[in-house]
Amino acid sequence: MRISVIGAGSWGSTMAKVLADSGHDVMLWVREPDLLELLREERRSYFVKSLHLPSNVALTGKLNEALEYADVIFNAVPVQYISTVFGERNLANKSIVNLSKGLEMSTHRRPSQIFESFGAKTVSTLSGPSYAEEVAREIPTSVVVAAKDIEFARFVRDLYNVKYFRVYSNDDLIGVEIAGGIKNVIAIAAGIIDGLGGWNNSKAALITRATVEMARLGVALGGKPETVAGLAGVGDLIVTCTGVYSRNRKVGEELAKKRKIDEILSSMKMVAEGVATCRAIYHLSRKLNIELPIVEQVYAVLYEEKEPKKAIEELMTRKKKDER
Ligand SMILES: NC(=O)C1=CN([C@@H]2O[C@H](COP(=O)(O)OP(=O)(O)OC[C@H]3O[C@@H](n4cnc5c(N)ncnc54)[C@H](OP(=O)(O)O)[C@@H]3O)[C@@H](O)[C@H]2O)C=CC1
Ligand SMILES: O=C(CO)COP(=O)(O)O
Repeated sequence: MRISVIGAGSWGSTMAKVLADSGHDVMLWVREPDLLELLREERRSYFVKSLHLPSNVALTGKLNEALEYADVIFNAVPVQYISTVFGERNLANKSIVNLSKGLEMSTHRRPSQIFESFGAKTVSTLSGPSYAEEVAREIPTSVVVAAKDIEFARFVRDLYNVKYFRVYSNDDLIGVEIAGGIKNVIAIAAGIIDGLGGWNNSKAALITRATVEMARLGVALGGKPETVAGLAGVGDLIVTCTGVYSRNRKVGEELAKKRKIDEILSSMKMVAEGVATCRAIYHLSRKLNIELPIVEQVYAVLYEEKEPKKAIEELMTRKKKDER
């Protein structure tokens, strides 16, 4: 079948490979002309050095060409740019598989809500513990794809047909998207812990208490609590909070060295979705009157210049309470 992948960063180009390995004809849209040139010449990703594009991945710099090529469109454009990239396009006959994790900063919308507002026929989100660097090397990886219509989620699941990438289907689109958004914020906190000394006890507590915040926000928005125990929740928290590749975790490590966030971001070539998403989730939680203590402290470190050590101290000295 024909599939288009929009966005040729680490994850879009890796997904293009996995879908091509699954037997599909893939067209990959590359925004940057220099990157397109490089990909055409070398068939290797600028972002993920081990990634080689199979011959059934066609490349284009024209977004319209990619959108016309297929009715199933995979989005790997980072959340903050989805509206700009897709806003003017006709998505009426398109089924979207969103690959990005986060909430739009200005509107607090989840990726699927953005695509729905542009009139997409059906929308799903694929999420879970999946560093592009490892998927590109065909290291066994499991993820989940969620849609309101479980049949569409199963359809997307069954597009994958390779031994190294296993996809589960799920009908909790809200829960999966909220889990993916929050875990990027929590990964920043994990990086702070690493930067301050790599404290194992603190990291374990962070991951565990993050599940409470995921469930609280997810359920308040209509998601299912059990999604938190799945691949998009605990699975992705483990990989990003403990693994070596997470860009969000690296942001936290740099914050612990007292570097300013603007300086950190401008020195990075890749995207750290947790920074903008933290702002969106913070404001959304205040609007909904939901307590998310870790998100609030990451927000204060990112946007109010709070000392990371002070943020941890405030988390540790909150009012005593029952665990759940
Ligand atoms: N990397 C990973 O392992 C995984 C990433 N994800 C998610 O996938 C999404 C994409 O991340 P990833 O592929 O890693 O990104 P990268 O950090 O590898 O690359 C950045 C991407 O952002 C694009 N971009 C930058 N500025 C703009 C802009 N102004 N308008 C449109 N696009 C822009 C770049 O396009 P260009 O190169 O043309 O500038 C490039 O595709 C994120 O939501 C991330 O959380 C999910 C699972 C795994
Ligand atoms: O989402 C990811 C792995 O599942 C990648 O995380 P980072 O964006 O923090 O690198």
